[in-house]
Amino acid sequence: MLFIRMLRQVGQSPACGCWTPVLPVRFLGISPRQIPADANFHSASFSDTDHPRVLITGGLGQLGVGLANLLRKRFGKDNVILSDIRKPPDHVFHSGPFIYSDILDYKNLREIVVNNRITWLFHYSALLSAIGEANVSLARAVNITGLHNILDVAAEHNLRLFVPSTIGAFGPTSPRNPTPDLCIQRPRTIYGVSKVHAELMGEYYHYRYGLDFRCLRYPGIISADSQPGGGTTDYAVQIFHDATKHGKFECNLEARTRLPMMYIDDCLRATLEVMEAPAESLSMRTYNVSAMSFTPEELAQEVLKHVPEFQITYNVDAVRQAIADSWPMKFDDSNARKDWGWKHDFDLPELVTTMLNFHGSETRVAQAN
Ligand SMILES: NC(=O)c1ccc[n+]([C@@H]2O[C@H](COP(=O)([O-])OP(=O)(O)OC[C@H]3O[C@@H](n4cnc5c(N)ncnc54)[C@H](O)[C@@H]3O)[C@@H](O)[C@H]2O)c1
Ligand SMILES: C[C@@H](O)[C@H](N)C(=O)O
Repeated sequence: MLFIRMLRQVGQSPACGCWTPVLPVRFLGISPRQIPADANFHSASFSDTDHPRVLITGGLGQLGVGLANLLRKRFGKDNVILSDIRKPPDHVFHSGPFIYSDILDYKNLREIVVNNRITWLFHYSALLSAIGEANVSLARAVNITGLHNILDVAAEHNLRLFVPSTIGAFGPTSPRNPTPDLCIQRPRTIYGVSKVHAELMGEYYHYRYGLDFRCLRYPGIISADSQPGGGTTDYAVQIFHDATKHGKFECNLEARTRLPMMYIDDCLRATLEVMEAPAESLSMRTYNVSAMSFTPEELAQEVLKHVPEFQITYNVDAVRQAIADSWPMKFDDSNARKDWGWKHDFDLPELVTTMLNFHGSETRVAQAN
């Protein structure tokens, strides 16, 4: 698609039907190292002493606002633009630059990248696993067609690109305990299929066009101040709301369903660390990252230590259970640890204490008002 788009842009004369050979050399299969020093790209140049100019797509979901906060602390508020197709809440709108961006609209994406001199792109827009199964054609459009637009705009403007993948990129025929970086990947959800596609396309653009593509496979992410957007691991977020508000929780996965999980602070730090890692330290472009692995039963036991009256019951959702049963139980992230020094901070006890403290204080504030 990129190639076709470039050809359209650079001009086939409708009158003579002939091609004008003015494609940037990058797109003609020449290694980036062969590009002349005075090559005139239309992307802004970015040196190590500058701060990157960052765009986050799909930024109003569970992870984007937290990522924007982290990156703004590091690179300055005005250098990080959050975008989505939804209207931002007041506190997000007033916390830094926000812009409308639909990843299915290539021209809109390009305009944003050019007008804001973007150099780094974090591509968070997606439909997650459970909601993707409920709307396959939309998931296919957003997760696959949208990704193509992102890859094209990133390659065209020489951006460093981060695309998250997931434990959901593996399937029932993958080794599940532990799941290594390189093994068979035959997921059975549209979400998983689109994420394997993203991994492969990103790596292809890296080797073919020199795109600086970086990708982490996240476990289920647990956050206190943002809601998950329709995934299979959502129970591990909802349990804390319900434990502090009602003292009980109805879980939609079976008690013994083991999945890899991570606290949001670890996830966002891993994301920044892999983006800042020197290219020579990356032996791969797609890495598993992991922190802990637990079942609903084990999570409930840990909650019980803090909320003695807490009760968990089970009302299994067949779609989510089938998805969870096909996913890794434990992630092998030894390559991330070896190559760029990945190390998680939060294990299950710290996670539970942090989440309950957050929700406990929220509940106390609500009761006092
Ligand atoms: N949250 C997790 O547990 C988890 C785990 C693994 C990977 N990931 C990946 O991390 C990324 C962020 O996850 P999240 O949990 O914040 O997702 P989310 O579902 O909460 O948010 C996704 C956002 O994408 C936006 N979006 C949908 N269609 C769009 C379009 N056409 N153009 C622009 N934006 C659009 C939505 O409005 C939404 O705000 C996703 O790519 C997801 O696959 C998340
Ligand atoms: C695991 C992850 O990709 C997401 N939380 C989901 O369950 O779909």
